[in-house]
Amino acid sequence: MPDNSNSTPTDTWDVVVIGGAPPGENVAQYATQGSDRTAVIIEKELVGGECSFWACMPSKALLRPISVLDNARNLPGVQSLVGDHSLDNAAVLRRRDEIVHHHDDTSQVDWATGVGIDVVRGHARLAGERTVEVTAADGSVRTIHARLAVVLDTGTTATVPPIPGLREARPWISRDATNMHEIPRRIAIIGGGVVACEAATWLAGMGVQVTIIGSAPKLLARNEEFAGDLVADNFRAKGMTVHLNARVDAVSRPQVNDAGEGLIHGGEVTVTFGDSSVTVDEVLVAAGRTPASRDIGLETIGSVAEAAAAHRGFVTVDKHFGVEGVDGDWLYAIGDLNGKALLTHMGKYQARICGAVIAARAEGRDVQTPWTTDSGDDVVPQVTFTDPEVASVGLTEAAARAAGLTVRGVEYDLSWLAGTSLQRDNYVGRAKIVVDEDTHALLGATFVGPDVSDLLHAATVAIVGKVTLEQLWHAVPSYPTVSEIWLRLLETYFNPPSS
Ligand SMILES: Cc1cc2nc3c(=O)[nH]c(=O)nc-3n(C[C@H](O)[C@H](O)[C@H](O)COP(=O)(O)OP(=O)(O)OC[C@H]3O[C@@H](n4cnc5c(N)ncnc54)[C@H](O)[C@@H]3O)c2cc1C
Ligand SMILES: NC(=O)c1ccc[n+]([C@@H]2O[C@H](COP(=O)([O-])OP(=O)(O)OC[C@H]3O[C@@H](n4cnc5c(N)ncnc54)[C@H](O)[C@@H]3O)[C@@H](O)[C@H]2O)c1
Repeated sequence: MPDNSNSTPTDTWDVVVIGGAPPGENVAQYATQGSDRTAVIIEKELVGGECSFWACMPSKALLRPISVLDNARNLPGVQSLVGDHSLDNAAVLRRRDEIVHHHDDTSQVDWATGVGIDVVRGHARLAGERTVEVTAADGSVRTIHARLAVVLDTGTTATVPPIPGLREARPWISRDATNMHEIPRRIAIIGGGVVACEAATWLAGMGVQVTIIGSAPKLLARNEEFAGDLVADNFRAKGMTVHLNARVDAVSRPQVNDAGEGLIHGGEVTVTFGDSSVTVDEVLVAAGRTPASRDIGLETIGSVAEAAAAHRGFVTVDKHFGVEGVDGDWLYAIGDLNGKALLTHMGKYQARICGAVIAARAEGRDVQTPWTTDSGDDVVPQVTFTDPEVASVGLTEAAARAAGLTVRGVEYDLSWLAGTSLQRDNYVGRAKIVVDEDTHALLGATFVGPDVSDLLHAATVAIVGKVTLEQLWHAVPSYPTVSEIWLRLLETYFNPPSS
């Protein structure tokens, strides 16, 4: 890690942010921009956080060549150029390394200092109201004070479930998979969620023999059921082995040699589940995330630590991201740490609100504006960059029914569109909208197929804007784009349009 933190002559700032991921950067910026307020970000690893160096960015860098090759293999005229060639794995890893700036955060620190935000390196812990203690790498401890606010943005770490032998086997976690330097010949992935499915996509795409062992009945189980089915079908067609409803009983690795992140951590590993077992060269744990709330001094602030413990470690917040149970409007929690939506773009959305609230409170303005209140609706867009991609927003039909809403789900096969037939051969995909039958507004949408990710924002806009299907009827998609899925879904819903 380069020592490029700026020298900070003061020990008091208006706003102190613990954790320098994009939400932390955004909250510092929004709380101070256009004012003479000061802010500092305290970061123990790299400014840019998990997303920039170990999560979103490297994973998407690894996935992109796989989707390009898959499209090329299914497009006559281009197909013959790529033939049966596999990926140039070394080049893929080199590009990934460039995208994560070889784990050098200089450009992110330069951005922060460029907009007037200071950066302090070290592990921060709350030490009472508006007070933070920072332990630097050399063990020295510095006390920092916040005039206005402390914002917690410490994120999450990979969960390693208490499976006998698993921890001792030194399994890969997501950081190893996204930053792999050695490519195992065979891998077992424990988990069937987003991390498991994206990692399976790039590992298989790079020639690894992949076995997925997930405890849920479907892959990507938080989505509409057809999403997990289409992904599992394609995984199996590509030669992966997918076990669902499977409980891992034990993991055994006689030779452990953890040589570092992204390197194979030892000899062969055997994973036992039910009556089955698989022996592989590496095991990747992708079984969810644990909030980084244990070692940040929450116990020094009233009953916040107890409240977090009651919520699996997540720090509960109000609609302005103030930590619940803390008087004086000075402590906030954004990003993964509050458990509302474990996604970078949602953490940044929370940061924009939280920063504006801190600014409004500092200036004695009303905090209740159109910009400063969490919508409270479940409008969380997410793209899972698997093969095929899964893009979803809002409620699934099952979730809407469970919430007591009267809904209708409408589905359509994406391969029936002129737009997808032009994109490539062998297009397999499906879309679904969930419609509130009382208001005719959209509550949820899911698109599964190659390159569907950019279809999602139209659905997000429609849901946030509470646009009715009758209004959407007049939003005409261009021919022959994949956006014509909207027309087909509306036709299926109205079938035929009523007068
Ligand atoms: C493999 C993978 C791929 C993903 N892909 C996507 C994607 O494509 N799109 C998407 O939206 N989301 C994705 N996510 C989720 C996304 O990475 C997280 O939602 C996001 O990183 C959360 O941001 P955050 O600010 O809450 O925390 P983090 O990014 O975890 O950052 C927390 C920061 O706080 C620092 N910190 C922690 N404790 C302290 C302390 N005590 N003192 C000082 N510093 C501290 C950490 O070092 C870290 O830099 C992915 C996650 C994984 C695991
Ligand atoms: N493209 C993206 O937006 C993206 C990509 C990666 C991660 N993320 C975010 O990161 C978060 C974490 O992802 P994740 O995949 O680790 O968690 P997850 O909660 O999405 O999935 C965890 C999966 O592991 C399974 N599981 C749990 N314990 C298990 C066990 N003992 N044996 C077998 N299976 C087990 C669960 O059934 C579940 O399917 C997600 O909430 C997601 O929002 C987002």
